[in-house]
Amino acid sequence: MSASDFDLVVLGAGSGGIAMAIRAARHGARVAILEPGALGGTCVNVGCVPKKAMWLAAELAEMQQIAREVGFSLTPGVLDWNTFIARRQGYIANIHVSYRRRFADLGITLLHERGVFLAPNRIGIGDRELNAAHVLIATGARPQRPAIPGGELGIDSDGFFALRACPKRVAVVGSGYIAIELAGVLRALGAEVTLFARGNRLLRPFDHDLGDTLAQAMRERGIELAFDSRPVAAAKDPDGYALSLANGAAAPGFDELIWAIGRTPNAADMGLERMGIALDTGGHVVTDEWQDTNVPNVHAIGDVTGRIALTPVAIAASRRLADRVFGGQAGAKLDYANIPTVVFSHPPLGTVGLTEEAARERYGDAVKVYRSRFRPMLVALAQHEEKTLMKLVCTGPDERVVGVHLIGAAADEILQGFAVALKLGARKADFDATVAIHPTSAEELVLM
Ligand SMILES: Cc1cc2nc3c(=O)[nH]c(=O)nc-3n(C[C@H](O)[C@H](O)[C@H](O)COP(=O)(O)OP(=O)(O)OC[C@H]3O[C@@H](n4cnc5c(N)ncnc54)[C@H](O)[C@@H]3O)c2cc1C
Ligand SMILES: NC(=O)c1ccc[n+]([C@@H]2O[C@H](COP(=O)([O-])OP(=O)(O)OC[C@H]3O[C@@H](n4cnc5c(N)ncnc54)[C@H](O)[C@@H]3O)[C@@H](O)[C@H]2O)c1
Repeated sequence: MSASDFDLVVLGAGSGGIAMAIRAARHGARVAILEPGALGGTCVNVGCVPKKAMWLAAELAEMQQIAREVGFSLTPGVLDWNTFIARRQGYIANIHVSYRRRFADLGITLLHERGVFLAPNRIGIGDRELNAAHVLIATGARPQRPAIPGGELGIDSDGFFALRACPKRVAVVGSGYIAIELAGVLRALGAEVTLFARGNRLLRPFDHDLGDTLAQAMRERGIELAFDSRPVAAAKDPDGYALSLANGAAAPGFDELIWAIGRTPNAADMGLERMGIALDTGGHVVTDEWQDTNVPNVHAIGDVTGRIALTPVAIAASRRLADRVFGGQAGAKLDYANIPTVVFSHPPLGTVGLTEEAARERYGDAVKVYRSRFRPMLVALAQHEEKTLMKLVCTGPDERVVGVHLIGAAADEILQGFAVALKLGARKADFDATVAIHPTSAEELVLM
């Protein structure tokens, strides 16, 4: 076995691993990065990027419908999936090329291998081993299947991205990010969709007004929402997939079954237990506020840690870790508070800060909520009834804004700037003092 020496060995070239490798190399570290799969990990290959592409196609489908309603003489077209997917995969291939180029420019060693710990500072890959002053575990997560009869049937989000045609009748199980996003895309592209939620609300951790407004919008688009409907078994017969639900009901006759019930960390069979690296009960690598594990010089980032599972979070945490370990910035670490996030539903929704429910629990009667419900101009022109909702959650006598919650067209693009305001500690009076941009939806946030 031959050994090579590096300042940093990164396990996983996903969002977190790549960001850490690049930043560390910029600080002058000798870096190797291991990736047995496609460069870019989940986000680039089976997550954010292909998902956003499908969402854009779905938006175009909706826009054609609206264009027809406001007077354009057009018949909404049907998407040729193969043409669109060729474009989507071409976009992804360009990202792969740009990563390779950046690795080459920075002298980062890329090895298409899976890494396993031999010692805390020694990583085995096939018949070689790498010595590393520091190791980053950035191995991400994968779709979870339910431990029920038939749980292996159907597909998950990875399988969704492998589809080459729109299935006709689809059952989507789950009511989190992925279930909502895939259900919305499939409906807009022509599928009949039933979403099975085990509880009585969509997106349970989000502000309840968002989940409730979204449920109405999904129903108006023809998505059937089956609440209190937890599958206890799945089967496939000549009629298609069938679900048996905990409430005693049966749901037969689906051409496709999609599980979107959460993700499992990739932390098994890598020698972590042998190294004494602490895992939580869900199998995530436990880290402190510095992204350090309990074993010196072994760090972990991103979905494998069970912290907020978003690409920009993995990237931001990685860059700060690299700045601290290799860039001499002793205090660099990610502040996990007030991280904005968007669900690419139809219409999209975005949120930053505390939900009304969490704010009331924390601040009681000091909470004041401002809401604006309105029909954006295009919705009104199309004579639809769908309302956009914008909500500010404020607290204290100076009405500090502690939560911004939006659902409606362009919510995905509007939120980022307001997340800056919230991070800076803006008060309602600061919003009021800002002159509106007219006519937009965003102006409602400074006119409440
Ligand atoms: C369908 C879907 C849509 C999403 N949409 C969004 C979105 O719109 N916005 C957003 O912010 N986030 C989104 N996410 C979440 C986002 O993709 C993840 O939070 C992000 O990819 C996590 O990055 P990571 O570096 O932790 O892991 P990953 O990106 O999963 O990368 C981990 C990599 O490690 C590799 N690996 C595993 N084991 C080993 C080993 N032993 N040795 C070496 N390599 C190994 C894997 O092959 C993988 O490539 C989405 C996720 C999904 C599934
Ligand atoms: N737009 C984005 O930024 C985006 C998009 C997709 C995913 N993500 C990230 O990826 C993570 C994973 O997404 P996800 O949708 O898989 O997880 P999630 O945690 O958002 O939702 C999981 C859903 O599955 C349900 N569920 C869990 N076990 C179940 C069971 N046995 N039977 C029925 N339902 C069950 C839960 O009630 C929940 O509704 C997200 O938390 C998010 O951080 C982000």
